[in-house]
This record gives sequence, structure tokens and C-alpha cells, in this order.
Amino acid sequence: MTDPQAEIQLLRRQMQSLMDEARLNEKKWRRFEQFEKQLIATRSLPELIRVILEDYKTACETDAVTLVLCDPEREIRRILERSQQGSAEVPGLVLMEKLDAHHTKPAPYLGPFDAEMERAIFDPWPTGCQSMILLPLMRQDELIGSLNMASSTAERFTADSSTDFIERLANIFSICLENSLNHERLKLVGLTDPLTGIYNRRYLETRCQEEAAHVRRYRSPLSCMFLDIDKFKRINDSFGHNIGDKILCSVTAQIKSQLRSNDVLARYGGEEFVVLLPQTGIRGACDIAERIRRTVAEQAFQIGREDELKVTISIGVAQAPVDADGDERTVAHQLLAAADEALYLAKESGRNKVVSDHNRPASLVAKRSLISFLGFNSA
Ligand SMILES: Nc1nc2c(ncn2[C@@H]2O[C@H](COP(=O)(O)OP(=O)(O)OP(=O)(O)O)[C@@H](O)[C@H]2O)c(=O)[nH]1
Repeated sequence: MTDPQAEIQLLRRQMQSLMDEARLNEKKWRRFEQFEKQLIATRSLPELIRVILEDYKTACETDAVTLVLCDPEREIRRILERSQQGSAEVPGLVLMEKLDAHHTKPAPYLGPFDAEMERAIFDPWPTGCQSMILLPLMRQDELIGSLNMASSTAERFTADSSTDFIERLANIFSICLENSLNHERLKLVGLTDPLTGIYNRRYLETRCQEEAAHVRRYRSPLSCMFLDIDKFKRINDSFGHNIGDKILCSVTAQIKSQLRSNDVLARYGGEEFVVLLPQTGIRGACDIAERIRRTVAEQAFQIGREDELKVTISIGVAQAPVDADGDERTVAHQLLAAADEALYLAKESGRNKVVSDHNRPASLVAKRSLISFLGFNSA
């Protein structure tokens, strides 16, 4: 016969333990709910990645969180580069052009931490980890990456741990990732030129103000180039607009080939391009401009089977004064105007030239001033 008192005690303990578990689950649920709201509220891809790698790591009190994303077209890389001054580096983010089946599995993995096997997905490398979880990120039945966590406690992630909350979170993250990629794509359509694929004037003007603000804040040099294809009308008239378009794309590629990843190239209009060169003074900018001028002039464009066409460009270069007065709008406007003015002088002095606002031919400056004073249009 059992002792009724002992039985009651046992039932009480069981009840207490169930209530403790329920309280813990409720706390966990609230934490996840809070975190889901935070994910959904993110407004850009870099912010979404930061929330999962930093805020989530803090919230779930684990030793390491990393994110592997499949980026076959290097689209995510380019979005990050655009928003982080040319660098796609984010601690904890691993971009793979092709997912490695060894590290990304279609079902969650929970268990012991395998240091050798996981070197590729835990970057930076966490020391002293005992257990880990790899959660596949799926979108429309396709594996797009994995969310990975490691802990210094062996019991934190074991094969029999419940994964309901975290799998739900991984699903929400995958949806947010798709949404923010679509948002970035839409944004890009409005900011790029459909023919050449480079930025358009709208983007350039906004970016120029951002860079001008940087100059004012950090006193870092910023230069700008205006580039214009010489006698382009003649090319269109002689060979047709289709060939003209091909030349525009080809010149774009030639200019791009001479730039660094954090330089900003935009089509300003027609056959006119602008390059912003952050962290670059006038001498450096003139060297790059000269390299571009030479590269384009040396290139022969193939037209049809036999004909070849040589194209030249003129370039005006200017640097924003590091101690400029006025707000960033004014500084940006003055910088673009100074480079445009230098381009005018390059055209006037014979084309296929680089002119900077530091080496302007004095006679042409006087002529330009007279033209503006008389109110004529300077064609
Ligand atoms: N094919 C093509 N031509 C364009 C495009 N946008 C502008 N153009 C042409 O670019 C030419 C620009 O001519 P102009 O402004 O007279 O200048 P230019 O002939 O290059 O002479 P300079 O600049 O003085 O050396 C015009 O014929 C425009 O029609 C485009 O998207 N495609």
C-alpha cells in the first residue's frame, strides 16, 4: 500500500516541474516572438543580417552564430558592397557561390561540435565549443543556406532537443531574406541605367551628397570625374543608334576596368559618365583619368566583320575642398560643377584630354567666363 502523503508530495513535485517548464517555455516563446517582430521590422538586407548575427546571438545567449547564404550570382555580395563602402565583409556571414552539401543539409543537425568539419561555416572560429545546431534555410523547396549556432555547453544542442521555436525562426528569416532581396532589386531598378547597368544620375547625386558629408566629417579627400565620349553624334549618324549603344556599353566596361570597387560609376545622361572617387586626391584622380583615357583610345571597336572604330573620351577632374563651407548639398553641387567645367575645358582644348580644375588652361578659363558673363550657352 502506498503512503498517500508521499504520493501527494510526488504529484506536487511533478506539478511544480511542469509549471516551471511551462513558465520557461512561455518566457522562451516571448523572447522568440519579440525577435520575430524585430526581424520583420528590418528595412534592409544589411540590417537583417546584423539582427540575426548580433541581436539574435545576444538574445539566445549562445557562443557563436553564423549564417551561410548561397549567393550564386554574387547579388548579396554586391548589395553589401554598395551599402558598406565597397566591402561585403560581415563577421559571421559566409557567402558561398555553391552550397556545400557537407555543411548544408536539408534537415536540422544537432549534436557534438566537429571542429574539423565546421571550419568553413564558423568564421570567425569559436574556441571551446562542444555542441552545435545547423538549421537549413529553405525558400520554395530550395535550400538557400543555413543558420548555425555553437555552444561551449555539450548539453545545449543535442539530438533530442526540441527545435520547434528555432525552425519557425529560420522560416521567418528565410521569408524576410527573400523580401529584402526583392526590395533591394526594386530599389536598384530605380537607381540604375537600363542600357549600361551602372548607376543613374539620381543615384549619383544622392551618393555624391553622402560622400560630401564624409569629406566634411572626416576631412577625407573626394574627387570626381566627368567623362564624355568625343563626337558621339557622328558615330550615331554614321553607324546607327544600335552601334552607338554598343559603344556606350563597351566604354562603360573600359571605364569600370580601371576603377576600384568603392569608386562610384554612373551614367549622367546621353554619352556622359561621372565617377566619384572616395579617399582620392586630385593627383590620384588625374592618374586614374589618364589611364581611362588611354585605355579607351587604344581600344578598337569591331563593327561588322571588317570595320574597326576608334573612340576617344574627354575627362574633367575636380576635388572637393576638405575644408569647404556650406552643407553637403552645396559641396556636392560645387564638386560636380567643377568637374563639368573641367570637362568643358578638355573639349575646348582639343578633346581626348584630361583636364583638372588644378591644371586648367588659363586662356580657356577666361573664354568660359566671358561666355557665361554674356549668357551664351557653351556648346
Ligand atoms: N546610341 C545612343 N546615342 C545616344 C544616347 N544618348 C544620347 N545619345 C546621342 O549622343 C549624341 C551626343 O551628341 P552631342 O551632345 O552633340 O556631343 P558629341 O557629338 O559627342 O560632341 P562632343 O561631346 O562635343 O565631342 C547625340 O547624337 C545623342 O543622340 C543613347 O542612349 N544611345
